[in-house]
Amino acid sequence: MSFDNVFHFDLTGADCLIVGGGKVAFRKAGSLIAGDARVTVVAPKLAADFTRLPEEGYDWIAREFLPSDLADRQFVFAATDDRALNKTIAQACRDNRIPVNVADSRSNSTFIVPAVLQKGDLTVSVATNGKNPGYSRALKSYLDDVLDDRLLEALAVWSDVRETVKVRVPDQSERERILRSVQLVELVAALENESKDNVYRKVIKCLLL
Ligand SMILES: C[C@@]1(CC(=O)O)c2cc3[nH]c(cc4nc(cc5[nH]c(cc(n2)[C@H]1CCC(=O)O)[C@@](C)(CC(=O)O)[C@@H]5CCC(=O)O)C(CC(=O)O)=C4CCC(=O)O)c(CCC(=O)O)c3CC(=O)O
Ligand SMILES: NC(=O)C1=CN([C@@H]2O[C@H](COP(=O)(O)OP(=O)(O)OC[C@H]3O[C@@H](n4cnc5c(N)ncnc54)[C@H](O)[C@@H]3O)[C@@H](O)[C@H]2O)C=CC1
Repeated sequence: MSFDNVFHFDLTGADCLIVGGGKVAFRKAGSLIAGDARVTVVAPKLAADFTRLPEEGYDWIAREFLPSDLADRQFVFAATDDRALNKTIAQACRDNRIPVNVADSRSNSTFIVPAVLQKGDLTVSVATNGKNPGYSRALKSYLDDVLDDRLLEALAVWSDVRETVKVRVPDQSERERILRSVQLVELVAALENESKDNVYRKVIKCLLL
């Protein structure tokens, strides 16, 4: 078992169930709501943290979990403090081919949640194959400190260049050859001294003339 396949999902409108209303459920709910998922939380009680989430961001079913809660869910998060129940939920999800994340067991999970650093269009996700979430959190924070704004500007310039090349170069293999010649290190160095617009113009001139 290894969690080394990574997909970046668009969760807009996805029907997600979180079982449990503690601090782990709160953290998972926060990122799902930020991703515009349809979030349902089933738990007899919610931790005070939940008042920090927008009320309209999730539905709360104020009772213990019932197997029927799994119907039509696209993603399930088993985040109760009851290990046996989390395991039962995981098995039911596997039986129904619903992807499931289990807060207290990587081996019962079919997917795990990484630490995510989000800056504009750039997403950096860090995971440790489920072995050390504290390390994932720490590395995310480290990368947040060292990730220079120039790298984000370089992404913006490179994306604009790519759009232009897509319009101007009809041949796919030629487009690929041109775009592969863009050098990130050179872009970052150029952005030290010049505006994004200037760097964009120079790159286009250099690539397409
Ligand atoms: C397998 C996984 C399943 C999953 O939840 O998806 C999992 C499992 C477990 N976590 C445990 C503990 C803690 N988890 C955190 C925090 C985070 N945990 C997250 C992910 C994952 N946790 C997945 C692996 C990701 C990877 O591969 O690295 C993060 C990255 C994402 C998120 O949850 O949103 C988020 C940081 C987000 C951020 O800050 O950005 C902290 C708090 C902290 O460090 O501050 C602690 C306490 C300190 C410690 O134990 O280290 C325990 C033991 C529980 C116990 O002792 O009973 C288990 C169960 C086990 O180990 O079996
Ligand atoms: N994956 C992760 O990132 C982490 C996982 N954990 C693990 O996750 C578990 C949950 O952690 P916390 O949120 O801190 O616990 P918590 O004790 O704050 O919350 C547990 C929640 O489960 C609910 N619950 C209990 N039985 C239920 C049932 N039958 N139906 C519905 N809801 C039920 C409770 O009402 C409560 O809201 C812990 O047992 C721990 O092992 C802990 C820290 C981080």
